[in-house]
Amino acid sequence: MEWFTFQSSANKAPSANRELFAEQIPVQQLAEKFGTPLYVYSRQALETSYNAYYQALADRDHLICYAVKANSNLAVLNVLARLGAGFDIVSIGELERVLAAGGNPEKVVFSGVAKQRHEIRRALEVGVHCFNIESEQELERIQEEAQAMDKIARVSLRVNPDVDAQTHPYISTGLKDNKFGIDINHAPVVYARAEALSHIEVVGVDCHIGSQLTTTGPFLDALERLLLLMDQLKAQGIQLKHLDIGGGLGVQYQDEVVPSPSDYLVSVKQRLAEKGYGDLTLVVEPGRSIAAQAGIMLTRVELIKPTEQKNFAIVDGAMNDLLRPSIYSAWHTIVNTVEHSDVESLSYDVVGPVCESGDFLGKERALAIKEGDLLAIYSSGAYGFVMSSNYNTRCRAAEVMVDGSEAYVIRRRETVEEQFASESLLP
Ligand SMILES: Cc1ncc(COP(=O)(O)O)c(C=O)c1O
Ligand SMILES: N[C@@H](CCCC[NH3+])C(=O)O
Repeated sequence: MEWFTFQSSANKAPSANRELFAEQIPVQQLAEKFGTPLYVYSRQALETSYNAYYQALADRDHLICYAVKANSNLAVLNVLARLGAGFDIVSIGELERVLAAGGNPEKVVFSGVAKQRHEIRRALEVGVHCFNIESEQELERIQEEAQAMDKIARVSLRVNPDVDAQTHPYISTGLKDNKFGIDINHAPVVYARAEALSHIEVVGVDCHIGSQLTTTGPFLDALERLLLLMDQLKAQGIQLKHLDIGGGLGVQYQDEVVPSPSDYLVSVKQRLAEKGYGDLTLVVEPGRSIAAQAGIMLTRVELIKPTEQKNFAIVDGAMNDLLRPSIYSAWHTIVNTVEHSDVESLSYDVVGPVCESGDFLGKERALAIKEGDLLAIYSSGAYGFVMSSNYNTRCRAAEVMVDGSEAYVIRRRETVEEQFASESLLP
């Protein structure tokens, strides 16, 4: 967490040693100014993680399509668009976000298992790079819409290679019993059909086996299966322009040792060169590995509640703000943003005020805290705010982007009135 560091504070309280900074700003200042719970992102962190992909791919034809779902705030998309990023989208809402943030539609790949007709039409209208097709039914639907609009739809088939991504079952997508993609064994037939359709242009092959992968093994296994398919397609006379290997590279939430984009992509590039596919455009769709470490969530300790069994630290952020611990039992490191020298470290379950026993941000965490302290939940830049909800009529958090010594509100805190605005009473 290079961009979130403990430093000595200029106005430190007598009992406090160091405090957490986001780039050059003490996070306490941000919490005081913008309230909590608060998402804080570092622009430099975002740029650095994007550039790690760019550096790894700069020596060949490539397209980095940031997976919008990971963090779709317009300012985040804009920072990446300015660096030249493309985008991986799964809905027309995400496409409109990309356009509003200044992204180039020609660098957009449209994924998703059931694109609706109106979504297909809009994507054709703005001219996306390609559709990642996930079934024969979807292929026929896209042909119909393209024909009606007198456009050619560029397509890439997302194949399901039946590879175990060795990640949480909810975020594993490349096994035969997952809903994603076209069975790789059946793909040649679907390619032949696509080639025969009047308003379809086959441009690539695509695969995304899951998220939060911490080793390259499953990626490389999937690649081998893709290479066999590509050889077969070549023999069928089908020329592909690109290979899209999806996203999925993990990040360090706790003590995982994860490969860097370059560790991973060096092996992919080498294997492609060996097999004579060095000239194909290599497309990647990273989400988490770009955004996760660029964000933290700040939350304040409301009450400390000791019970016979354990101590609860009840904070003002909850499962509606950061869902990952509740649904995946995901670990996010939690720190006190001020280091106290006069507070005993105890084990706490850090829980929110939502009426669910599954409402927790961390369990059995050693923390030296007191009421009113500000905690930081690390690695919250991806799949954090985007998965938040209004459960318990809680207002969604604000989001702030720090750039050096400046902080910008990139989403103001929601109000209860805004929540009511789209509802109405019966006459
Ligand atoms: C098709 C597709 N591409 C890319 C991603 C981004 O994955 P990650 O955030 O793990 O890089 C996802 C999400 O898992 C996805 O479903
Ligand atoms: N929401 C998941 C990732 C899903 C990836 C989308 N295919 C997470 O928080 O880890």
